[in-house]
Amino acid sequence: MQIHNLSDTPSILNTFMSELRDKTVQKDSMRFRRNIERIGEIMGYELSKSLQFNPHTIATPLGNSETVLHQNDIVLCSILRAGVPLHNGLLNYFDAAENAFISAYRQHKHNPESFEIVVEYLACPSLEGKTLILADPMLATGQSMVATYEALKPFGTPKDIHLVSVIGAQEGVDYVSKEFGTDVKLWIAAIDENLNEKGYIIPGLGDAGDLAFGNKLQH
Ligand SMILES: O=P(O)(O)OC[C@H]1O[C@H](OP(=O)(O)OP(=O)(O)O)[C@H](O)[C@@H]1O
Ligand SMILES: O=c1cc[nH]c(=O)[nH]1
Ligand SMILES: [Mg+2]
Repeated sequence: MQIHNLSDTPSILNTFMSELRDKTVQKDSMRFRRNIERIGEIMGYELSKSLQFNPHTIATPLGNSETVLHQNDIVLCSILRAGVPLHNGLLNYFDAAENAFISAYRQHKHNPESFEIVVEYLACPSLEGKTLILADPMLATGQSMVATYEALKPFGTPKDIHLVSVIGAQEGVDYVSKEFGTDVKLWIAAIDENLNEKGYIIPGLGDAGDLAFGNKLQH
């Protein structure tokens, strides 16, 4: 897997990341969602540089302008719930993309420290020969990303795959690196050192789904 960690180069992204992590700023859930969306826009721009481009001629009112435009048929798939604002950010730039949604949540059956990933809802177009962008802001253990990819396999073989995340734990990044092929690209805004015993990224930002959409009752 090829890892593109956007925090390697300081940029305006650091401002959005600081606000996402800041427990005071987080109280404004609209700003939280919008910052994830803005990061989705930045990720879309960055990953667009690795798409395939063909020459095009555009007729202006005064002549012809030569350019190159990307040729990829993009399917944007995000993992509910926290993936929704990241999805929106990517869709703001890839406005012709097809869309897939999947629910993958942590089910705590016996105690708060052990969970399994449950996939219940999946709506997806054909992925055959297309560019799949799989988006989830949090890459903690990496299990949701891998379970999602397994669930998508019956929909066809994508030509190329991009994983988009906001914060990952090193352990989760290592896990997805092992599970996905060497051609797969990961676009991420930060890789933190640790996971705690409940599978939360430390320092991370807390629970992205709850911060974006409010607390939920555990199953
Ligand atoms: O890498 P993993 O260990 O699988 O964890 C990451 C998952 O946890 C979060 O979802 P969560 O289960 O909190 O659902 P939510 O978005 O509905 O809050 C997050 O959005 C990922 O989907
Ligand atoms: O730190 C984490 C881990 C998983 N999901 C989150 O929302 N945050
Ligand atoms: Mg959550």
